[in-house]
Amino acid sequence: MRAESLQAAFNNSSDSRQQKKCKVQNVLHSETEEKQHGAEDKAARMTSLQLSAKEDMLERFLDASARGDLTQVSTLLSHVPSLINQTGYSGWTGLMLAARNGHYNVVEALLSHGCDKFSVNSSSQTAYDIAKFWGHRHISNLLGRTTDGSQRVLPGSDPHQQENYFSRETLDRLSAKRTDTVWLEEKQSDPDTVYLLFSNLSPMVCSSQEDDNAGGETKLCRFRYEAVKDLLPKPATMLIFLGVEKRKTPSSSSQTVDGIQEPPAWFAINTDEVASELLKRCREMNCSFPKTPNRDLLKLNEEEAGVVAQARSVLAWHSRYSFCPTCGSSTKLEEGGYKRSCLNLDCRSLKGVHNTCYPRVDPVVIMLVIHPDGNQCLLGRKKIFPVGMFSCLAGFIEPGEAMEEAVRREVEEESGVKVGPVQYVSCQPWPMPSNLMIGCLAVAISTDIKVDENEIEEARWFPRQQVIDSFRGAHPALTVPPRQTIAHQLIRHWIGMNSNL
Ligand SMILES: NC(=O)C1=CN([C@@H]2O[C@H](COP(=O)(O)OP(=O)(O)OC[C@H]3O[C@@H](n4cnc5c(N)ncnc54)[C@H](OP(=O)(O)O)[C@@H]3O)[C@@H](O)[C@H]2O)C=CC1
Ligand SMILES: [Mg+2]
Ligand SMILES: [Mg+2]
Ligand SMILES: [Mg+2]
Ligand SMILES: [Zn+2]
Repeated sequence: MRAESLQAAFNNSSDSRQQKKCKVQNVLHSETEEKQHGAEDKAARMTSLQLSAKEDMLERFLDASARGDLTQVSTLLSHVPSLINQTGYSGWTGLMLAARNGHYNVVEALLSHGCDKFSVNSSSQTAYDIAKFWGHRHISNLLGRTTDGSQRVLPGSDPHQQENYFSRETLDRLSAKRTDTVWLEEKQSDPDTVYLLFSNLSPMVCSSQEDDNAGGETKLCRFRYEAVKDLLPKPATMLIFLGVEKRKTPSSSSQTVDGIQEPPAWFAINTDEVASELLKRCREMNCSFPKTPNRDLLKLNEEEAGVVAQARSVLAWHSRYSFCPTCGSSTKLEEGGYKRSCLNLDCRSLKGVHNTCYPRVDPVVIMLVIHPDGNQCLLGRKKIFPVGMFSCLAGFIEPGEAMEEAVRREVEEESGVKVGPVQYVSCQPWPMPSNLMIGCLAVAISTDIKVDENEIEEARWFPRQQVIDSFRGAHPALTVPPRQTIAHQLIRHWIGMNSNL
């Protein structure tokens, strides 16, 4: 019974569960055909689960949350408080299930017990996303409330701004330490320090599956000082201080400052040693230096992707700026790898404000252009895209250009469509090599398409339903870019499908 009502939180359409229909109807609100799509297979898997006593308790808690049974939720929590953030099928917490089914009082109670409202399910949705999608505004308002008063200071701000792949900051960059050469040197030889090895700007990773086309996750290979110390003095080695871990990890050998353990520091090394030799340093199986970063770096988890975005962009800058861009002299690495200073003491780059000494970031606007009727969006494809894939238009911001103007110019250049209002949504560091993708929604004020064939092979208006179908894999003629791209997230943002994707 309980498993059934839990399944019902995901799905409202199974004929095979007719006898449970009454309960299902109690749990769920009436829904559109569209929202009912495909979860019977999940249900089948669920009923085959063998629940241990512990799992049974969790099951009862999730079930009560999904049904809105506040009394049972409270009783179970008073016996086993740790249930509050535990997850069931597909990473759903009690809070998510209560939010899904519109049970305001349960959501309120879970929050008052200190529930983590920012945890995400396996589709990266928070309880807030789920409540918003299913139209429970009173619940999304409750979940969206901030306690730090930021909404009072910034009225209208979205407390749940989209976090894009490559943008998670796992490390504290500790930029003030970059000039502390004594501290940096101590950290280099600290046994807790973590080193990442890059060859040709690709990090060494180990993959969980032999066939790396099978979509398995890859992990960064982490090294200790002893394993890489021979590389450090070599002239071709590039060493970048990335920061220290944000969360302290207890270790016996960490150095201490006033008795407080310092968290491990992280460095990135790029070396010109032969890649096959470097791979021998790792004891893990299936290690490699990915050859196609655009594809392979998207297999890292969010934490590691954030570190790679930082490391790769800085390393790419060093590899492209060996000499001073102002006078052509040699340069030296400073500030933990965050500065290159010209060795020519007369060089202009050493006087006044100069941006040639610091790693560069190239801002790119990327925009989903919406048809004036609000129900179609403009997507384009480049020749190099896989067959059937369409994406948002994008382009580099030019010097002296505002973000909104860059959106209007690039859209008109590439598609011939004129754009009026532009709204910023979220951004994404894109370390190929060092772009900052600035994601916007834009409203078209003209609709005729004339593509710039140098950049775009085809651009088209796609109806909202067709885009929704393609997210579900139900539209063979259109595929959107993978979820790790901000292009994907912008399209998803527009169709409002924060749930059930
Ligand atoms: N994360 C995501 O979702 C997406 C990321 N992107 C990234 O955005 C970037 C830009 O997109 P794209 O449509 O190609 O951009 P544009 O529409 O501006 O077209 C690229 C053109 O810009 C030139 N160019 C290259 N670098 C710069 C620069 N720093 N400033 C000005 N012009 C430059 C290129 O010239 P030349 O031919 O001479 O090199 C090329 O002709 C790409 O690097 C792409 O990887 C794009 C779409 C999705
Ligand atoms: Mg362009
Ligand atoms: Mg472009
Ligand atoms: Mg351009
Ligand atoms: Zn110079």
